[in-house]
Amino acid sequence: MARFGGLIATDLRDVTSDPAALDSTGWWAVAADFEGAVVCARFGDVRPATAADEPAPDGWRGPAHGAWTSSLDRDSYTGGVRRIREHIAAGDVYQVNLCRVLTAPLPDPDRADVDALSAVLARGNPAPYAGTIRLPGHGVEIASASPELYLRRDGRTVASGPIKGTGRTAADLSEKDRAENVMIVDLVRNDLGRVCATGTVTVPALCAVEPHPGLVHLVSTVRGELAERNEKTAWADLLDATFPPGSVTGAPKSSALRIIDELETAPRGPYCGGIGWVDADRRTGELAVGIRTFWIDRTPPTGPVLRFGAGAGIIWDSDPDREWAETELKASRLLAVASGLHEVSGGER
Ligand SMILES: C=C(O[C@@H]1C=C(C(=O)O)C=C[C@H]1O)C(=O)O
Repeated sequence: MARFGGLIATDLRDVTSDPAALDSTGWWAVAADFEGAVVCARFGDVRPATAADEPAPDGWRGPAHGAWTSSLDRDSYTGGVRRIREHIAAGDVYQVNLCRVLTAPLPDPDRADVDALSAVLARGNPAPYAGTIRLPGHGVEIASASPELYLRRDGRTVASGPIKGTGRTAADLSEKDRAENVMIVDLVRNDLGRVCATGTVTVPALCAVEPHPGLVHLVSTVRGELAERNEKTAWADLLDATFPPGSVTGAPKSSALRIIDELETAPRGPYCGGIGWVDADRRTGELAVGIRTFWIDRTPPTGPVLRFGAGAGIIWDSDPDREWAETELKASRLLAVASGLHEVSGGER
């Protein structure tokens, strides 16, 4: 099953790794790993979810708060930030998004339903691009609370909403955050320019301040009109031109990817990939950047584990300790919500 934007999708019909399917017919859930593996799943029954579709409230039991381990600990992460600054000084790159993957064992395999986790997240950390994909037979069990639009398509019109710049409050945001954002907007314009008609790529919003639960972000919007030659193969061409999303790689993208490969020690998986839905009949769709996203990994030899990623954009002005703190800020509330520790209080966003 899958859920996105108030819809629930059941009656699984087809599963394929070929994104060309997204330009055929039917309604598809899409999960693309940062490393490039794509699962597209076509569902036969897609309708607005009602109260009767709520997952069983006891379907989720999260890891204990102290059970999480990080692929990069504080020393390795801050060491990575210093190494990226050396690469910037050497002229290799302008910005790199350095991430870590957190892992915790799931305490009760019978209460490990990502749909029930999504319901918990919807209460404790509502997000504009939240969604669930639960296809255990295909290795996909994702509950996302993503605040970030990777790609939206409506006919020929495509848009992306790169986020860069994070603070506890708007007063924390500085020129450094704007600089990070503008670099990535340049990259996204260039990526979309590869599939859009000449002269159609615009930036209708640059560095808008958006509040999200527990933090604020700077969000830009980049929009364009698909070139005629790309219309029939829109999704395959869009993914080809823009994946992985610029906001979670860095600029220039190819150098940033090389440095990520050098410094990160765990695959990102669905984290930082593309997660969402495509309605091939209506030529619409919406994929989130897979941040603020949990996924279950049942690959042996360990028992089922829950994973979650957190990262930050590193530029020349970055301070290693502050970047580590940013990853903590991004993770702490969501980990607490998934552990059942976060009380939703009236006045809090
Ligand atoms: C990588 C993450 O965040 C990315 C980096 C951001 C930043 O540097 O401000 C903001 C949103 C994301 O594109 C994450 O949240 O894990």
